[in-house]
Amino acid sequence: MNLETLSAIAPAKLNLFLHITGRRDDGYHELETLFTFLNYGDTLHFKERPDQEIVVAPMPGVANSDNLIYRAARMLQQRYEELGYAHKGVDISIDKVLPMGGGVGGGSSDAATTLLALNKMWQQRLSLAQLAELGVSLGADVPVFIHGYSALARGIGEQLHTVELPERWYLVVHPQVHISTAAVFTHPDLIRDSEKLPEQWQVAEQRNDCEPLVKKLYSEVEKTLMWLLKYAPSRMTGTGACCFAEFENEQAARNALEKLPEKWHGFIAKNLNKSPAHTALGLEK
Ligand SMILES: C[C@@](CO)(OP(=O)(O)O)[C@H](O)COP(=O)(O)OP(=O)(O)OC[C@H]1O[C@@H](n2ccc(N)nc2=O)[C@H](O)[C@@H]1O
Ligand SMILES: Nc1ncnc2c1ncn2[C@@H]1O[C@H](COP(=O)(O)OP(=O)(O)O)[C@@H](O)[C@H]1O
Repeated sequence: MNLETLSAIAPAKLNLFLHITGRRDDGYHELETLFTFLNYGDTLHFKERPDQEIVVAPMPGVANSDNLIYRAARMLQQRYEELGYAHKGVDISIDKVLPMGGGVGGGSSDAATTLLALNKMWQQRLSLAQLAELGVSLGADVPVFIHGYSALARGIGEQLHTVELPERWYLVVHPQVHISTAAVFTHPDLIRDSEKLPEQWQVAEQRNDCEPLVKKLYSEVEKTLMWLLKYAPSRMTGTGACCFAEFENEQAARNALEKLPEKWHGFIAKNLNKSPAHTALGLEK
């Protein structure tokens, strides 16, 4: 029996800006944020099993039942069962490179690539919109990874407006602190009353509303942002801790990376408007 296998990237994302404009009754915040993907991320490997089991390789620090890869696979399998569609079991392993809780969407991206890959392995019975609707309960960031194109996002991050961004190179630095997204969003000092963007949002002032609070709580993040400023304008992505600086070309980004203090982890990457997960899985826009 030839068991199907496939591999796909779970790319990092950057929030090129992140404005928080309000808070819903359920506690989630209304955002206006600009997402783009990077050509750098985890790699997930999927191998069909002859039985109906979902088996995910152990991930240090994350219980299997909490692993967003396992949760995504089980969620899709249950939906296929509800709809009476055939599906198989799968062994999933992962080459993890994205820092956890880093603001680059590692867990959400893993979940999204799992949904996209298994939907493809199981004869693509669900649409991208249906996968996004499933995925949002795993994380507010999952829909943009399912959408698979740079986007201006509103709502909690699920109302997506596709945008075309220029190609840039980024130095992304992780100052080795783990920041809980929930802890930032539930903090009393978080800015959560920013004005909504104007129609011409491209020329409006852009920032990350989580930065002032996170810089105050984590001095390493403030030091990272200050260090990056020596080379290019710097900003934090998501709720942090990762920060990034934008460069016109790879050499400029590489020059800065070579000077990065040993205590911090960094990588350079190019932004991609089309998610490399969609490219790897042959999903046409
Ligand atoms: C902040 C953003 C920006 O892209 O990214 P990260 O910094 O996590 O990468 C996302 O909105 C995060 O999405 P995600 O990481 O999936 O967060 P979730 O697991 O959905 O939510 C974790 C917790 O953050 C809070 N939360 C999240 C999103 C949102 N729009 N409002 C919120 O208040 C809620 O308290 C929620 O319980
Ligand atoms: N496959 C996974 N990869 C990364 N984190 C995961 C995974 N499954 C569950 N998690 C949990 O989700 C949390 C947030 O994940 P992540 O999306 O990487 O944060 P962020 O969106 O801030 O980058 C992690 O701290 C981890 O405890």
